[in-house]
Amino acid sequence: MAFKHENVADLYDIGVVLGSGHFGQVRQVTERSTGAQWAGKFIKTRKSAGSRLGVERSAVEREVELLQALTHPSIMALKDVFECRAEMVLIVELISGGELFDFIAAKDNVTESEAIAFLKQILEGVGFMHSKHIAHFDLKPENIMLSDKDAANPTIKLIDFGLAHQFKQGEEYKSMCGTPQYIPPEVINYSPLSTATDMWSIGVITYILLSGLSPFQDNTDEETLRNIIAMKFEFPEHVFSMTSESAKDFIKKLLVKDPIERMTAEECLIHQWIKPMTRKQMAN
Ligand SMILES: COc1cc(-c2ccc3ncc(-c4cccc([C@@H](O)NCCN(C)C)c4)n3n2)ccc1O
Repeated sequence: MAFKHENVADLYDIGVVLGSGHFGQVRQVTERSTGAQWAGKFIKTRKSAGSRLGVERSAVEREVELLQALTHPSIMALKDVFECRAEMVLIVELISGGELFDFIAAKDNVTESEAIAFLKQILEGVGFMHSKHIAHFDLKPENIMLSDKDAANPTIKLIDFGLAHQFKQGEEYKSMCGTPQYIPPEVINYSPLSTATDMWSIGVITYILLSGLSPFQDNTDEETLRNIIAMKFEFPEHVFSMTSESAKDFIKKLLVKDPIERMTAEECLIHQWIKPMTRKQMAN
């Protein structure tokens, strides 16, 4: 998708700021020609190679390239890209149900069937991403949004592919990025990463969905990272007493130190907790 060099404000009414992060600002925008509502991610790019402010233009081009390859119901859709002087704007679908993080926070805890319904969608989206050898590298409840939180079965949308990477055949890729409580040991050890890195994050997200607790989080990032390296996590009885053994087995098969031993998204989707056997299958 070529970057349009028109002024985004000529085609869209720029609305309120929805949120901001390492990536820049996300604003609600209205397409003048149709009245349709979208979200615009406004990214300040670096004015010069030496500058510390703003984002490298090449990083934004990479993100756009990845998003163009990712057309899936569980991944936010990219509609248009603009570049004007030192700003790039990605026009993406508007997601109005807020973050999964807030949905969990608003409830004491999520039931296992609600968690399974969310996880099936997350795993479908992540499995699709991984089938194209793309890893997200920043999966966390804040980057999983809901299309309509009041719907009976909210649809999830994965956002923020600013740290994502597409692996080339045989390539070794290392990075120290991510959010401490969701990153696996291989990121901390600066070992080669893979799509399995995302699967560890899904294990942490599942633990949080079912308990409201974060398995490795401690008082400081340093202590959190130490807990991850030591594989120091447990299922406290006062929170997990009503949680099924198969749910805990699902989490244990993702919070595995060796990335090769971790379940893939495909394996998760046929795990007993996510896809229980039918009575007929049990009978066989
Ligand atoms: C295209 O890249 C991004 C899109 C978006 C995105 C796309 C559609 C969309 N509809 C509504 C919102 C939205 C609404 C409230 C807050 C935010 C965001 O600032 N918080 C979510 C991510 N957070 C952890 C940075 C985003 N978004 N955010 C967020 C981060 C991105 O890097």
